[in-house]
Parts: sequence; structure tokens; C-alpha cells
Amino acid sequence: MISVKNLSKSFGHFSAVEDLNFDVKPGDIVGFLGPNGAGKSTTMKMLTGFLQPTHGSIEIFDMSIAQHTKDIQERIGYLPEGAPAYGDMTTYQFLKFIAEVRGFRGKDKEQRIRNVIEKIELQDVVNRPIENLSKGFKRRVGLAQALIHDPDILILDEPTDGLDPNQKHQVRELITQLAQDKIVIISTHILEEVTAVCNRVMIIAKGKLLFDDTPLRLQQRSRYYQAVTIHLSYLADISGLAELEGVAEMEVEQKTGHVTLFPEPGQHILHEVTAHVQRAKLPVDTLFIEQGRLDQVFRDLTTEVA
Ligand SMILES: Nc1ncnc2c1ncn2[C@@H]1O[C@H](COP(=O)(O)OP(=O)(O)OP(=O)(O)O)[C@@H](O)[C@H]1O
Repeated sequence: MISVKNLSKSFGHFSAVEDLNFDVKPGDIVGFLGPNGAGKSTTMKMLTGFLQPTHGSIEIFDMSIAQHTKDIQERIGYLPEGAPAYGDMTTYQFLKFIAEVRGFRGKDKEQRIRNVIEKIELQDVVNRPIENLSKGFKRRVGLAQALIHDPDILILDEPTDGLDPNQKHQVRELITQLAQDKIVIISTHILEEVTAVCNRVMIIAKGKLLFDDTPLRLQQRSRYYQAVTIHLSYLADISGLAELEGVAEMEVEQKTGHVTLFPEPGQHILHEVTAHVQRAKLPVDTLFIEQGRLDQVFRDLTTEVA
């Protein structure tokens, strides 16, 4: 359990994080979202004990991080922003070094190194210097070092940054698997990652917490949530769609020709729309219910505070 109270961090007169309050429990996979400079990395550094807060407190497993930094760090796996250091070491040498720093010796150490190499699929780069690896592999080596001691808490700063789509998918699967009995906090700029991986979203901007709830609740904030979008294969009279019961508004996107019908609050309009399409014999080639556009909600929330 992580308990954060009135957490603030200033650099000189500049306030990077302001009065954050939240709890995180095992099983939570928190997506920490925010524009550049929002304070995500600063918060993560405070959660991992690498940066002292200016105000407020962090308790992890009922211990204050200020007083029990080392005990808590033993239970945290941290992937910092960017790539791991020590580029002249090979992947194996680096993981061995980290395992030793974590206090493992002998067979246990070797077994742990083997396990993470397998889990993160690093077999092909085991003996290559880290500085020669692609950005994606560097990121994966970083992830491996965060997992070597099987921590209770994983704090991952942009874990899929620089990965190709297949690797992104693989890392997301891995995070989902790992999260069953752990606390996972990931920071990301990728909105789709939040719905793919997280069961909780926290959005910060200018150091302030603006949203803390499930991805579904975030989607529900979108004006597109449960709207019905259609596309016609050729021009036809669509005026009847706007008159349907439960439809509050109709919008036509000029560039793509997509027609979106927005429901009155709490209304489900799919049935009405499909019935009308059949009655009026509209030449529809696409019809779907919108899940909510996260990019629009993100923009609305974060530009409000800006
Ligand atoms: N050591 C420091 N000294 C002064 N200012 C700092 C320091 N570290 C961070 N900041 C500032 O604090 C603010 C928050 O930075 P932080 O790195 O936490 O943002 P972020 O949300 O992680 O951004 P990004 O998504 O770009 O990584 C930024 O304006 C940054 O310039």
C-alpha cells in the first residue's frame, strides 16, 4: 500500500508538484498521465526515495519513505526515464551488477539473471555492450533490472518509450501479468496504453492532480462516449438522423465524411440509428459506437489548468 499525503516539490521558486493526495493498493495498475513537464517523473522520483519532498509525506507498507528509504527501496523496482547507465557494460554484466547491488549471490543470483533475461527476451543481446543496443533493447534492459529482485512495487517511467509496436504489446502483456499481486505505476504519454494496461488513471498537469479514477470513467467524460458514428458510401439525405429520439446533436466531419450522432445524457441510440438506416435505406458502409475519445478528454482537462 502506498499512501501519499499533501506531497509537494519545489525547485527554488518553481513548484513542480503541488499537494498530491492518493493511495495505491496491490492490484492497482496506475497510469500516470500528463503533458511534458507535468511533474510525473518528479513524483516517481519521490515515490522511490531518490528525491526529497518539499512538503508532505509518503508511506509505503506503513513505513515512511523519509525514515525507511532503504527498506522500501528493496521492495521497489524502478525504471527511470531514458536508458540505463553504464553503457560500456554488456547486458549480462549490467544485470549481474544490479543483482549484486541488490544483495544476491551465487546460484540465486545466476537464476535471477537467467529468469529476467528469459522474461524480457534479452537472449540475443546478452553479450552486447548496452551502448550499442537499439533504443528498444536499452529500455528492455532497464525493465529487466527493475524486475530482478521480484519487487512488490514497480514504478516505470515511460516503459514503452522507444519500443516498436510488437515490443510495446509484449511489455504491456508483461506488465499485466506482473501486476496481479503487485502495485504498478507507469507514466506514459500514450493514451491507448492506459486503456490497454491500467485499471486506474491519474492525470496531472502543472503539478496538480486533475483526475483519479478508472479508464472507463475517463472515457465517459468524452462527449463522444456512446455516440454513434456512421459513414456513407455515397451522398444521401441524412437529415432524419438528427431528428431521432434520444439524439441530441449531429456532427459531420468534413474531411472524412463521418457523421456522428450524440445521445442525450444517459440515452442509448444505437437501435434507433440502425432502424432508421434500414428504413431510409441509407448506404452505410461503417457504423460503430464510440468508446470515448481520450485525446479530447486529456486535452480538455490539461488545457483547463494551463
Ligand atoms: N532538478 C530540477 N531542477 C529544476 N527544475 C526541475 C528539476 N527537475 C524537474 N524540474 C522541472 O519540474 C517540472 C516537472 O518535471 P518532470 O520531469 O517531473 O515532468 P514530467 O511530467 O515527467 O515531464 P515529461 O513528460 O516531459 O518527462 C518541469 O518543469 C521540469 O523542468
